[in-house]
Amino acid sequence: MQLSMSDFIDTAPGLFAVVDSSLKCRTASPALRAYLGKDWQDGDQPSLFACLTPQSADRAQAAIDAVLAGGTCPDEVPVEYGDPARRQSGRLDAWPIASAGADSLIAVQIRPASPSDGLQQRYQELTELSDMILEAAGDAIYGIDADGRTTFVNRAATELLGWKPEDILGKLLHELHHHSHADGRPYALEACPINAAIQNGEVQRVDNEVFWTADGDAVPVEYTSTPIIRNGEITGAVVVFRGIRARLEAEQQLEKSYAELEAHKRHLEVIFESAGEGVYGLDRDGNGTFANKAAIELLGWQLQQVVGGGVHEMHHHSHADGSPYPRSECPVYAALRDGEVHRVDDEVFWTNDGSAVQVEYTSTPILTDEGEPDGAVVVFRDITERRRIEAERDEAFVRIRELNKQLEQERDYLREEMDLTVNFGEIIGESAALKQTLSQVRAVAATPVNVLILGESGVGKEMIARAIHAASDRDCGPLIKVNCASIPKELFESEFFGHVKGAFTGAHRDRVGRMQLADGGTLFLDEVGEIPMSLQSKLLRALQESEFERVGDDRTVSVDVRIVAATNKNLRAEVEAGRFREDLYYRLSVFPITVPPLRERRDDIVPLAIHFINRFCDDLGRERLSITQQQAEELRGHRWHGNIRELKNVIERAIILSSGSRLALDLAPAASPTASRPAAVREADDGFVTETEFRELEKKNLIAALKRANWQVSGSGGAAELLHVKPSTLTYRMKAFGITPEEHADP
Ligand SMILES: Nc1ncnc2c1ncn2[C@@H]1O[C@H](COP(=O)(O)OP(=O)(O)OP(=O)(O)O)[C@@H](O)[C@H]1O
Repeated sequence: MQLSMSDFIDTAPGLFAVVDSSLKCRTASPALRAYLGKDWQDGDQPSLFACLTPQSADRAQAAIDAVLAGGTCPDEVPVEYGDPARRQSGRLDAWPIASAGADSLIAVQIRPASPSDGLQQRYQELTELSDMILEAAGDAIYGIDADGRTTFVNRAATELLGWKPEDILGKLLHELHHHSHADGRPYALEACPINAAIQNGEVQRVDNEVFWTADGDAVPVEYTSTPIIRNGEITGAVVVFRGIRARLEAEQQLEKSYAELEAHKRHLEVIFESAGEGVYGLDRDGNGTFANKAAIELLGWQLQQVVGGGVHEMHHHSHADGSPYPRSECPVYAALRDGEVHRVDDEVFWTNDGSAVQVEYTSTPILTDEGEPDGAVVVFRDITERRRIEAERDEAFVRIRELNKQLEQERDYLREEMDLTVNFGEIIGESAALKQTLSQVRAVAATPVNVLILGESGVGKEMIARAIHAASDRDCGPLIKVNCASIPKELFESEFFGHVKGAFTGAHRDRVGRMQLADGGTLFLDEVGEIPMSLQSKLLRALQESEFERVGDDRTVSVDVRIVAATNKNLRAEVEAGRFREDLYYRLSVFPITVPPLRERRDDIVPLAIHFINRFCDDLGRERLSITQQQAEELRGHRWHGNIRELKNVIERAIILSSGSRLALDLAPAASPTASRPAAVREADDGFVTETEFRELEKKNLIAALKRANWQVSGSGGAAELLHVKPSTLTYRMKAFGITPEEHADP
């Protein structure tokens, strides 16, 4: 039986085919047919390519072409074959069956790949992959064999050092680019870490050495040399290296910056530690992070107590008055919440020993890049001393203001007194009685004792009091007068001793009393018999102890005052009647002086009259008038019930009424006030007015002028100018008539 090739192939169990030069299948084994198409018909000649991947087809074509050209098929033509959905690996073999030019037929067999074929291929793939990776790696890589000769170099290595692969492969790596140290000293192979890896089989790591470039430059590198060990035998090493110039420069820069930072930090530390202000830091939770020397010294808390501790609870837990100060209200912590700077200028921080230090402080938040509070720095200063100085200063200001006020009052008072005394400062008189009184004045003035001046109204008791003061060693101090008869009972205490603001209704400001005003001088208590009993004991105590308290004030005021008192009352009788304290009486009347009435010193009348005439004429700016012998006799013979004051008034009236150089003296007894009629009427009727009417007329005239001048006494448009009198004269007359704006101004 003759078997054809077709018969053989049609029954062959493997993948067989006979193809022509264009790879069309003349026949194929059933297994292969299954891959080439289910509709295989006799006469169809499908391409072998139909069961191969395009790459496999290319490789198969190349193999078959080689066979057709008379060559042999390469040993292994790897192909992927089978259903497109499920390709299998195999190997293709081809050999010629017949060579008849274009009719050349080739037998083709595809053998499924054996397991070792898969590994081989995998190995091949991995090798390719690793080559690719090595090639593409950022780090420079060399492979060396066990002799240190280069077997591999990647792109990064050639780029870094400039050696081309052909310059380097097969050469001793060390000699090529590792022959010298950075400073040019030779680098022995025995000392070379790359070489060490292939000598001792251990990985070598080097941080900073140089590799030499093809151009002879030194490139600083870090590298590892890792031995390749196969079957326990060192077959070479892999050297992985990278240039570190940029790193070294960055490190140098970093070192420099670090050194600068250190210097800056030391600088800040010096400032921080030597700052007079206390400084401490808080983290975002309000716990202490640091404190400077001043803070520790000021508050006594140790650094280890502050750091990590709740600073508020430590030294800011209470207000100055001891009331609790919750953290939620604390401005230091507010900075942590709102990110704002908080300044406080008067609070207390508590020291380690429990005492309070007055401080001013600033809490400044430390903000993150996002502007969130991440902590705070608190700078504080002990202001105890400053506050003490401020308090002293304020107190001094108050004292100065008080003194100033006191001085002003004193000045006003003295000015007022001056007006009264300048004109009547001299004691006029030649009578023996006056001389005796004055000798008593001289005798007592030099002593510190209290004096009680007795005498009828208007005899000159005040003048005597002033003379005592003037002749005493207190003459540089003030002479302060209190007219005890003119002070409302309820104001006595305040008038004498002063008061503080708010001591009673109407006490709108502090007031210095007469007693204090008289400190260092003399206090003249006129009409001393009028002092109410209720005040007498306090006055006595003040006189005994030379100290007292102002109304509404706890503080004691000490004074050095001499008392000269005067009265026209029989003070002894007042004591006996129980209206005057006996002890006060004795304290006041250590040295009594009695001023005789004018009727007992007639020799003084004419000199006094002349004295008053001259004074008044001078005051009125008119020529001095003289008195006739007859007028002098009239004056001497008159009964002066009102004593010198009456004489003075008579003379004043006479001068006002006088025209020309003759004094119009009128000693007629004053008419009864009830008989008086309006002056203008009397004048029209009779051509004269009575004494009382005249005084009334004068008073009205003064009031009218004052009203016209809107109660301005002196200066341009003042009442004195309207009346053609000196302001001091007008002031005197206003006092004499008891004219005050309060009482006489129109409602
Ligand atoms: N010897 C004198 N020389 C000059 N003027 C005198 C003399 N004595 C008294 N005067 C004047 O007489 C007036 C009354 O005097 P003074 O006020 O001193 O009397 P007094 O006794 O204190 O009166 P009173 O009892 O009413 O207080 C005053 O204007 C005073 O200046």
